[in-house]
Amino acid sequence: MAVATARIDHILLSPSEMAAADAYAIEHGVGGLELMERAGRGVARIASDYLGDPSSDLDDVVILTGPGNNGGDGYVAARYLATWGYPVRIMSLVDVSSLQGDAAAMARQWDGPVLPADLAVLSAAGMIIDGLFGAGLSRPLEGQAADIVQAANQSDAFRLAIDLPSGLDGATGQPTGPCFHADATVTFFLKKPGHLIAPGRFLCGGTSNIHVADIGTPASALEAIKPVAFANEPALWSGLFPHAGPFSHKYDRGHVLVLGGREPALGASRLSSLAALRSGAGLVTLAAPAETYAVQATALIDVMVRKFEAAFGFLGMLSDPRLSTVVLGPGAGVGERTAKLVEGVISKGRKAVVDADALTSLVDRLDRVRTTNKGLIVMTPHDGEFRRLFPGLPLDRDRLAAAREAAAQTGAYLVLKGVSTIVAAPDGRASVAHNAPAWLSVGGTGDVLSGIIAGLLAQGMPAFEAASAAVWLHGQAAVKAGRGMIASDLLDILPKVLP
Ligand SMILES: NC(=O)C1=CN([C@@H]2O[C@H](COP(=O)(O)OP(=O)(O)OC[C@H]3O[C@@H](n4cnc5c(N)ncnc54)[C@H](OP(=O)(O)O)[C@@H]3O)[C@@H](O)[C@H]2O)[C@H](O)CC1
Ligand SMILES: [K+]
Repeated sequence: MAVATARIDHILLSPSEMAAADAYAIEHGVGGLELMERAGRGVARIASDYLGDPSSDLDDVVILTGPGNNGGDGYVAARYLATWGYPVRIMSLVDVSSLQGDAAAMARQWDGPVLPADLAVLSAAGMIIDGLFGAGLSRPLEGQAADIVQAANQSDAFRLAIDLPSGLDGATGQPTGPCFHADATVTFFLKKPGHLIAPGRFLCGGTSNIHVADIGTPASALEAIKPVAFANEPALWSGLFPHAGPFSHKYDRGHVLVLGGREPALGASRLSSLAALRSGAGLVTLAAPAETYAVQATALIDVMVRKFEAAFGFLGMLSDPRLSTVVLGPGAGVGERTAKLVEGVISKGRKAVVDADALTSLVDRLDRVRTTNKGLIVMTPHDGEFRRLFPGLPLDRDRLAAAREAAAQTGAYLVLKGVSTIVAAPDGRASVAHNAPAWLSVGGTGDVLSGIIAGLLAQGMPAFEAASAAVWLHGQAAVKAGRGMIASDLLDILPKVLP
């Protein structure tokens, strides 16, 4: 990957990868003090944007500093803000004489007030800047650190976190215990997964309040780090998004087969079928169980409907090699019958999007998926389905690791749906979505997502990018639809958000 010249701002680095990037910068001539100087100046600049022009009636800016370099950044920010005319005080969790290295050097350059930890001061502050702990957090906050953070959270001050809110795990987005609740966060070079994975995103102040300051880390640091986590944004996948050329034929744009559901979920497979068409598939066929055929054929105009009686009838449709991509799940019924259909599809080397009932049918049968798969599988579980399928994986502690491990174990692409949907590839790559509004979680939206994924796969888009693009488009369509949206609204809006 030519990371030195490509766009990189969707790349996410874990705290340990960020430490490697710092070390690389220092080896390549950007000194540690210089990195810290730029980091602190970046924090001060963003703080001043939120504060507005300095004036005599501004309440104090209190900068909390801890034992490490996060505190060092706080001293630099204090120096800039004071120079620009803001009323600034440092409140240090530790004895300043215990600071080491760059942080000690920056503390020596600060000649303003340094207060010991005093909770009363916090309640009178206009802004509290959190430089207690950042990427070096190694355990939950307790004692005085926990008390300060809790007092800060209760104050009316604007809360700005340096790098990460203290107490937040930058790798997972999970608070480790008491955690600073930031209104905004300033991080450096690139974001971390914990900035985007909920609840981390909200503890950082929400996507639009997470700022990245350039501190001079060379992009070439990424060549050695080989990042594998990405914010799910168009920069990740737009280069591989399928666009119909002037001479393209409907068969060039892929043919999706959707397994039709049964009562009471007949509409689910219709939603998937129409979403596949809306995302650009050339043709979509809905395979309807015989007793549903008349209803489905009447309800659908743009989608072809074919009747089948038994499993072999459905699998027999795959003798047409153009049916490259199959959606299994919505309303299919849970049990061995559906598991056999999944197995049949993947043994024929098709691309399969496996959702809902089809996923639940694979509980305790995942071994069969691994052994029969000759094609490509995208599984789209929500938390309940994920827990049933992968009971041993650490979903609550680390969603990113859980999704990656599930993908590695099964060889499937995982779309772990939620507030920050994660797409994980068997090779370790993962994307984290951050654009879905709260109102997207309503019945039928998962069926639309499965259809978009299938539509993009059928057009030949590689699976990691196809699943990531589908998740982003789905979120973006919901943003455009607004509150009160229902799943079928997404179908009409989808064309307006396609790249
Ligand atoms: N490119 C960049 O991102 C840059 C980041 N910078 C800033 O540096 C910090 C990371 O600095 P670091 O010194 O590694 O770590 P911290 O400041 O977060 O804190 C480490 C110290 O805190 C102790 N610690 C950790 N957890 C706790 C806790 N729960 N309670 C008490 N003490 C804790 C830790 O002790 P150990 O026992 O674990 O060793 C350390 O003493 C990064 O976030 C940025 O803000 C640079 O300024 C420039 C480049
Ligand atoms: K912090």
